[in-house]
Amino acid sequence: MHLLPMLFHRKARRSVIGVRQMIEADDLTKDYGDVTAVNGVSLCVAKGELFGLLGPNGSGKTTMIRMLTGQVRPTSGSARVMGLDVVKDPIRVRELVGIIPEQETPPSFLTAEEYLRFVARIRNLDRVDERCDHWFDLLEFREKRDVLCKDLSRGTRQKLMFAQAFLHEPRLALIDEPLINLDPIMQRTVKDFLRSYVRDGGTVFLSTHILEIAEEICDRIGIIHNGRLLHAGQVDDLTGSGRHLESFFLDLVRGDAGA
Ligand SMILES: Nc1ncnc2c1ncn2[C@@H]1O[C@H](COP(=O)(O)OP(=O)(O)OP(=O)(O)O)[C@@H](O)[C@H]1O
Repeated sequence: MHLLPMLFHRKARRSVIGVRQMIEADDLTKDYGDVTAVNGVSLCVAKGELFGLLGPNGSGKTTMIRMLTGQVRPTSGSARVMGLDVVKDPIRVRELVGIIPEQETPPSFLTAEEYLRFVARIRNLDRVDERCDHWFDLLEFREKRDVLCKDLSRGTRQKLMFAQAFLHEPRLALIDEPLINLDPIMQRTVKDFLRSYVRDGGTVFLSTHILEIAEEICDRIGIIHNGRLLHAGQVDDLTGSGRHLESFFLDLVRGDAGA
C-alpha cells in the first residue's frame, strides 16, 4: 500500500507461517443440479503471485471464488486457502482473506464511511480513522463518505467494495471482476495498487473478462471453459513467444467449444 506500511494482519501472519502456496485446489468440482459449474479443477497460487482466472460467461469463475472463500461447498475435491481447509474452516478463511464478491453492493442504509467502520468493527481493527482515510484518498472518494450507499454511483460502490476487501491488509485477496465499473483513471490506480500489493508480499486471485488487464498485471493466468481448466501458465511465457493473450484465449476456448 502507499500510505500504510504493509503491516499485514497479525493473526494472518501467524496462520501463514510456513505456507508457500496460498491457494491449493485439488480436483475441485461443483454441481448445481444437472449443471457442473466447476469440473475437476486443480491449481495452486503461490505467495506473492497475481493470478488471473479468465473465462467466458458462465464458465465457472465465480463458483471457483465462492468455493475458495468457503461460501459454497464443493461437490467433490478439496481446497486449502492459506493452509486452511475451506470446508472445515470457512469462517477462519473469510476472517483472513479479502473478498470482493461479483456484483455485490454495500448495504443501502449505511453511508460509505459507516460501512467501512462497520467492517473495521467486525474485523476488530485498530487505526480505523487512518485506514478509512487511506482508502478515501487512494480511491478518491472522500467527498462521498457521508452519502448513503444506495445513492452512490456504481463505480463508487465498487471503490467501497475494494476498500472493505483490503481494509484489514489481508495477505490474500480474492476478487471477482474488480475493475468492471471503474473509469480508466481509477483502473490505473487499482492496477498500480494491485502490483504494489503483490510486490510487498500480498497474493491476489482475480477473475476477469478483460484480457488486456490480465495481460498487463497478472503474473500467471488460468483459462476456464465449461468448468474445466484448459490452461494455466505464466503470462510472460505467452507474450515472450510473441502471442497475445486475446488470440491465445480465443483459439483455446473456440477449439474447446468445437471439440
Ligand atoms: N446458485 C446457482 N444455482 C444454479 N446454477 C448456478 C448457480 N451459480 C452458478 N450456476 C451456474 O454455474 C455455471 C457457472 O457459473 P459462474 O457464475 O460460476 O460462471 P462465471 O464464469 O463467473 O460467469 P460470468 O462471467 O458470466 O459471471 C453457469 O452455468 C451458471 O448458470
